[in-house]
Amino acid sequence: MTHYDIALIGSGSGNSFPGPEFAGKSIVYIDRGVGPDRVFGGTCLNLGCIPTKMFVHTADISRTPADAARFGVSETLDGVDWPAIRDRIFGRIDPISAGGRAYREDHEDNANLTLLQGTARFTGNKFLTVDLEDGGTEEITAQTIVIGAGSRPVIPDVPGLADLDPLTSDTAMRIDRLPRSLAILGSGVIAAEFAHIFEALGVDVTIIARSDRLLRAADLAVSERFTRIAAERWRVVTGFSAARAERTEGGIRLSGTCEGSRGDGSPNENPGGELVIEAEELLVATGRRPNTDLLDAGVAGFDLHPGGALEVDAYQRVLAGGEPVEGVWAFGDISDRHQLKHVANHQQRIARHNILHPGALRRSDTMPVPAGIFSDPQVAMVGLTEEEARAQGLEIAVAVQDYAGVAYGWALEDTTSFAKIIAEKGSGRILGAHIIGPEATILIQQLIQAMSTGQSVSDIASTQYWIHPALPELIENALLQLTD
Ligand SMILES: Cc1cc2nc3c(=O)[nH]c(=O)nc-3n(C[C@H](O)[C@H](O)[C@H](O)COP(=O)(O)OP(=O)(O)OC[C@H]3O[C@@H](n4cnc5c(N)ncnc54)[C@H](O)[C@@H]3O)c2cc1C
Ligand SMILES: NC(=O)c1ccc[n+]([C@@H]2O[C@H](COP(=O)([O-])OP(=O)(O)OC[C@H]3O[C@@H](n4cnc5c(N)ncnc54)[C@H](O)[C@@H]3O)[C@@H](O)[C@H]2O)c1
Repeated sequence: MTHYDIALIGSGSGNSFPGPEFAGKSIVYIDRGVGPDRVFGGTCLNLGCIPTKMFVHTADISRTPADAARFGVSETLDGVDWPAIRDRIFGRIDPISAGGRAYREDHEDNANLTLLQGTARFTGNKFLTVDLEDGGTEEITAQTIVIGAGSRPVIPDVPGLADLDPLTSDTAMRIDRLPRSLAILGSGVIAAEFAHIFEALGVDVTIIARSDRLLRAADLAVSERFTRIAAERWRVVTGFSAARAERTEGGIRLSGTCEGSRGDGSPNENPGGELVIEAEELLVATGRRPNTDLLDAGVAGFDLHPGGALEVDAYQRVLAGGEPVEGVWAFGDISDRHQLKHVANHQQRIARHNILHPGALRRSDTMPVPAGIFSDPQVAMVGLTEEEARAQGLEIAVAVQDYAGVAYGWALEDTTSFAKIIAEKGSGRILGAHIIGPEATILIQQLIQAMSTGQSVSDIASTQYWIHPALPELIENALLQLTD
């Protein structure tokens, strides 16, 4: 049994934890690695945010010829070189991952730190066993335990599905060649982003939703608009219940029943009837589960959400029996329903501050959580949806501003995009904002700032110049609707 001052689990957001402030402390840093190659640096860098957005930008470029004719410009797409795209992206990412690991392993900055590659599991609330990657185990105790152990893709319990070893976001970006066709099970964020990436690069995409629309967690109007646009570009199946999956000679076959759209453009004459979906490959994008099972978090007696996440308080202290466990902290996907990198980063900084300054604890829950979806179109959101605000009985005013109604929207020839802002009547407090369309993830930032700093509609609508004819006039016009 080796004792350390601090045990740190997970090299994603956790990799920002060690630093000179802990120079006098002994740290054991345990990381299992992510993806099939168990690489260092966590999900965002290796399998998540960063590579997907590099692929999304490439997909956006690949899509321009298809859109150019509307502007009187004739362009053709001569082809896409998948190995070149893939290797450019991972040729940039993989050395960062390897360099990050080497830095923690060898650099004098980390003289007080022992890096173990393996899987940590709790044998008590301050006791860990590490199953090392190269065999063997280490028994550890630590005064402070910091958990940033993340999440991993879920494969739903559909007969045959796990056996056919479908693609997930862990593997889809590194395939050897593009399939001719791809079925995507799930219709949330990962499905929307990967559908855009693969279709733009020439793959015939079918996206399969359990419910009647895509991006169900978004504001209803956004989700409905996204579903309508998606159906023009991908084969969109809705109301599908998967019953079994199998590999065929040419690819995969997914069988089930279909209550909604069968994806063939015509009304479903037989709701609830059987539907067989065939494609060369299948990507499963049905959510991610926190890695608490790998940690044996239950053995430590920690409280768990029904979805498996660790319960933490607003200071990022892990709870057991509803009370904070002395010296055990967690952040990111292991303990938060949002599963977003900016949330994981923020919570890591809060936990770090609180460990260093036990007499001046900070809360992590003081700001609304925004999210962006980098599909085509983009979607961005912060705060309450209109449905949530109404369900809470709030007195609200809602402004919807089409891109087509502002000058830059004319330049874009836009016909489908809009921003919605929800404000409290009387106070003008902004309760939520939802944007679907070009640069949505950038346009929403000003509203995130207003909500985070407590600025009302009138504080920002008429108290500044809005550059004409730039796209933020979309936000200005939506806000002006709320000041009338
Ligand atoms: C395809 C995809 C795209 C995404 N895009 C975005 C985006 O655009 N924007 C955004 O905000 N978010 C995005 N996300 C979500 C984001 O990647 C995660 O929210 C974030 O990376 C979580 O960070 P984390 O530190 O909690 O966990 P991770 O980065 O997953 O790190 C957890 C670490 O813990 C290790 N570990 C797990 N169990 C153990 C154990 N028992 N012992 C030792 N080590 C262990 C893992 O190996 C891993 O290194 C995306 C996710 C995916 C999958
Ligand atoms: N741009 C971003 O910020 C970004 C991008 C990718 C991923 N992420 C994060 O990763 C997380 C995981 O993404 P995701 O798309 O896998 O999850 P998600 O929660 O966004 O979507 C899951 C989808 O799977 C469906 N589903 C669940 N169980 C199913 C089943 N048994 N059969 C059929 N369908 C089923 C759901 O109805 C939903 O459509 C997200 O919560 C998100 O926070 C963020």
